[in-house]
Amino acid sequence: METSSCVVELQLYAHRTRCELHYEDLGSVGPDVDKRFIQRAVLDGKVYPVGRGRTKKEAKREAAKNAIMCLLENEHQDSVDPVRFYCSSSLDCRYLKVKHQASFTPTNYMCWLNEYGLKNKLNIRPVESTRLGPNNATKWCSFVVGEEVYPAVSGKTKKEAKNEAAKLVYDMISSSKTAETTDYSHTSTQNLGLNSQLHSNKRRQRATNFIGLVDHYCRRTNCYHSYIEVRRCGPPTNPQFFYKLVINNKEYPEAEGKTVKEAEQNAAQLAWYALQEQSDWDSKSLILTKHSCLFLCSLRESLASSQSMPTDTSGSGVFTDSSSSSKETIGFIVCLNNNVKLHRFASDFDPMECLGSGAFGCVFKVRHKLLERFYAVKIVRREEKSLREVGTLSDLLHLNIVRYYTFWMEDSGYQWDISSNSCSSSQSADNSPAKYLYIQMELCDTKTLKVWIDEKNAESPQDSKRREESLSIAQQIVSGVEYIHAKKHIHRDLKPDNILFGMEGEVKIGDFGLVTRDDDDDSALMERTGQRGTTSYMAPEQKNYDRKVDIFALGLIYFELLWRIATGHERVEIWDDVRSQKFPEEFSVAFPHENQIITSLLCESPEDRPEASKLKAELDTWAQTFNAQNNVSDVSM
Ligand SMILES: Nc1ncnc2c1ncn2[C@@H]1O[C@H](COP(=O)(O)OP(=O)(O)OP(=O)(O)O)[C@@H](O)[C@H]1O
Repeated sequence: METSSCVVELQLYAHRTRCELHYEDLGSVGPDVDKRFIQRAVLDGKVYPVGRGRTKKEAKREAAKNAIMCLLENEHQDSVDPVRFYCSSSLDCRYLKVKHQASFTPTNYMCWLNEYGLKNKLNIRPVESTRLGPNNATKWCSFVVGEEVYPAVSGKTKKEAKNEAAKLVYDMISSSKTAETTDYSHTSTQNLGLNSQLHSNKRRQRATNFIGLVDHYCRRTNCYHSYIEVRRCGPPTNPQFFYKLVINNKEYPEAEGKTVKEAEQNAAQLAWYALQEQSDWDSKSLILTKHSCLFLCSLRESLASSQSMPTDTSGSGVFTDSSSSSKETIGFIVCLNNNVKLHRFASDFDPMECLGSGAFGCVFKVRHKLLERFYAVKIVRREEKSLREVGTLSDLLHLNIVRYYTFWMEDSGYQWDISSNSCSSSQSADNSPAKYLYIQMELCDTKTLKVWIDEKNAESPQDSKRREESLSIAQQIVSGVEYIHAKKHIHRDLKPDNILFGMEGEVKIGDFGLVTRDDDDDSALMERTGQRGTTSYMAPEQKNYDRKVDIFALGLIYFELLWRIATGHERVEIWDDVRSQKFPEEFSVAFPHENQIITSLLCESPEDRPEASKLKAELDTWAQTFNAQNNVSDVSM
């Protein structure tokens, strides 16, 4: 028998059987030139035959081997459970290994997980939390295995949550052979510069197996589930599949993918998030249903009913907008009624900085205390706009759209003190029953597309890469807009300030506060009257407008990406002309092809503007030509 890994094997055995293991150092025998050290293993007080060696280490290994031999040779049969004696190396205990592999199903998932970590040299870290619901508190646990964060599951007790979380890791790892690495990109591979960076990054990422997760959940809860194809479209070379998940007759939001598997994986992800919301709120009414509008209805109902509950005066407060408060403080005070008493922001996150504030609230950069990851949390007043934003974001999953994770409500307040650069809880004397939503999103770079444009405009002479980068950015924005439109939404406020960059440089459309449905029903049409959005990017049509308002804004953004506008004065001078398809003369000379595309986007009549899908195809073709031209000029130089 090889002795090299006996110490580890014995340690694993002790761990698995919850025995206390230690080694006794019994000194040495023989003359100095030929000394032999002696050690023996003691398992739960039971001593095993001594091991001898030229070094203490060797003696320990021998002692471990002797103990294993004893255990195997039934000297201590009573205490040995061969199935639980899981040998992982090629020791003489192969018999047990075979037996183990044939019949092994862990009875104690925690032990299995620890052993898995030891064998694979991975750190195993439980992340435990308590989440409060209106009626009860549940214990949650997730595991971080090496770099991989596994999803959290709940239990009645801490122990149960931990074991369930370990079981989930076991299930996911066991089924990982069938798991696929999902590429969430919907962006053309022809995209330039920024995208190649992005693709290499994506290759490094391993996506969570949401199909496995939902399978596990359904098995655990005895639910029936199936994936339904909603539709498929696009040419055979670039198909799009739309799938939704149905669990116990309940439909979850549909998701898109370039393959059936990808669409199913995305559908599973949306369902998983919805299921988590459900557990979080302990209320079935908050499950996402087919359309986000239904989801919003149930959320509204839930909020409306909470208004009738007695108000906790100590928890009430006021919202102080940064513009109206003292320069020192961006005040943010949240209050909710008694029945929704959560303090998740303070308990789960460390606020790092205030990233900015809009008309409706603040966005904080935060660090999840246990996961040690950074997120953006937007805290907004509960109004039509914020409800709409949450509802839409939860319906969208696309590489070029700021990723939404979850939302919740709270009854405590927060102030960002600029002087000390910290966030503190506060209460107010004001009893106004205002309600606020906390929206957890992916953290993006603080540099918006507006900043990118300003930086380019400040350069002189112009960066030769500006045209190429502008095309890549335009392609990515259009990719996101195509997806938004395919999901029957209109963004309505596309502008460089609302377009962010992900941490790897990919473009992310954000701020869905003005989003609306692009349905043809009367109520949706009624809503689409009157001005919405930012005036300078607003399409000329005022009534019964549709998704083509986003296309108009895209035309202006693409122009701004390309064309250097050196001063505010110059902008004022040319802007109205640009809106009417009149570009500076040099523009059409320098960018003839883009000139033609942008002209079509800025058509006065919405019907004459292309659909986002057509525009995307056009930009992809243009990118190919542009690349080819660039390659030729590179070679000839
Ligand atoms: N996910 C995010 N990651 C990083 N920064 C963000 C994120 N979301 C928003 N921000 C930044 O936070 C600031 C406030 O954003 P928010 O969407 O609340 O308001 P706004 O777009 O400036 O205004 P309004 O909501 O009134 O249109 C912006 O400067 C924005 O760039």
